[in-house]
Amino acid sequence: MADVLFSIEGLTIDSVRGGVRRRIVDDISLSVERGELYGLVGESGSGKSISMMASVGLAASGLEVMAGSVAFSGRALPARNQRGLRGNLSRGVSLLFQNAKGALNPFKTVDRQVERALRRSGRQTDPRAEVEVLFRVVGLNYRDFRGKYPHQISGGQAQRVAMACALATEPALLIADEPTTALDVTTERELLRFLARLCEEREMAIVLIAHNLSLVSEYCRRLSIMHAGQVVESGNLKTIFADPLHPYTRGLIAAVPDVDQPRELVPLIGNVWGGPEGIERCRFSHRCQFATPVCEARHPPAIERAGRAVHCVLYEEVPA
Ligand SMILES: Nc1ncnc2c1ncn2[C@@H]1O[C@H](COP(=O)(O)OP(=O)(O)OP(=O)(O)O)[C@@H](O)[C@H]1O
Repeated sequence: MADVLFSIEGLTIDSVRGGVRRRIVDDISLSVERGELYGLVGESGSGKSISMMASVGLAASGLEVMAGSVAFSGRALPARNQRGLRGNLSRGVSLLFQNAKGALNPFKTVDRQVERALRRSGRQTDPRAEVEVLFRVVGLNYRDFRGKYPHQISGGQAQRVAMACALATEPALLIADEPTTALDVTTERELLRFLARLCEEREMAIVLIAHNLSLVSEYCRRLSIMHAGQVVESGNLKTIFADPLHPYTRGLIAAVPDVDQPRELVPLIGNVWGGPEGIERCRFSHRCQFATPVCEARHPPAIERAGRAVHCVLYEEVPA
């Protein structure tokens, strides 16, 4: 049986701005197993970041969690209880964002920042000695970096320092939100390989948030695909790549270049948040060539099909 570490069930979030309410995350669910690298993929603005932030109790102002629950290490809490989630998850979960250079304190040396993260973690260790160990874990030579300020190191090195800070609490789950966006392709691959190795060696689960499907496909075993605040398909990556079911997944995969079998790429038309607002519907319907009036009336629940869950009326059983 799967050893589930973290799961989200029915998370629903509204944005409320100037008195206008908008549903921006619509009933999403996913579950992450201990020690796995899980991908959360979708075009920019599809709601990946706010979903993950709200699931750890960090919904930003202007956002209202309407429904759903989050379970971590067997303990479930309603997602509306953001303070409770923060309290429950802050010890077991770490976060890693893009542009670490901007996130690190420019006035403190990088070794001091890692040391501070260790002290804050409350673990009974010798922070000074442990800093050296953490630098080694993230592939940096402590002696080369001791006393350096963030502006004196490269973007890739800064991302590794941020990772050392994130690992200081020995988290069971790391949420990595587009951690390689600001990096060149070589450094990006290097870091992702490193994250994949961390999962294996430390039994740490990682949720890798990305808009680049081809990137995720190299490192994750399972993934969820989001479009306009809805999960459209989730499950085993190889199965999904070999036989994508949801029209959006098909579109995303058709837009990924394949060096072994070059073919014409088919761009997805329309934008994520187009189409009618304020009604319950499949939010891909305005971009979907298979859309029927049913798609404009509801978002189908997850349908188990060939080892994955897909939300699309195309796969609903035709009633007898
Ligand atoms: N604090 C907020 N208040 C209101 N709306 C917000 C807030 N934060 C984000 N949004 C809106 O929620 C939607 C989803 O944003 P989110 O940042 O989660 O997308 P994303 O999929 O992570 O995109 P990206 O890959 O560009 O980071 C966007 O339409 C965004 O404008």
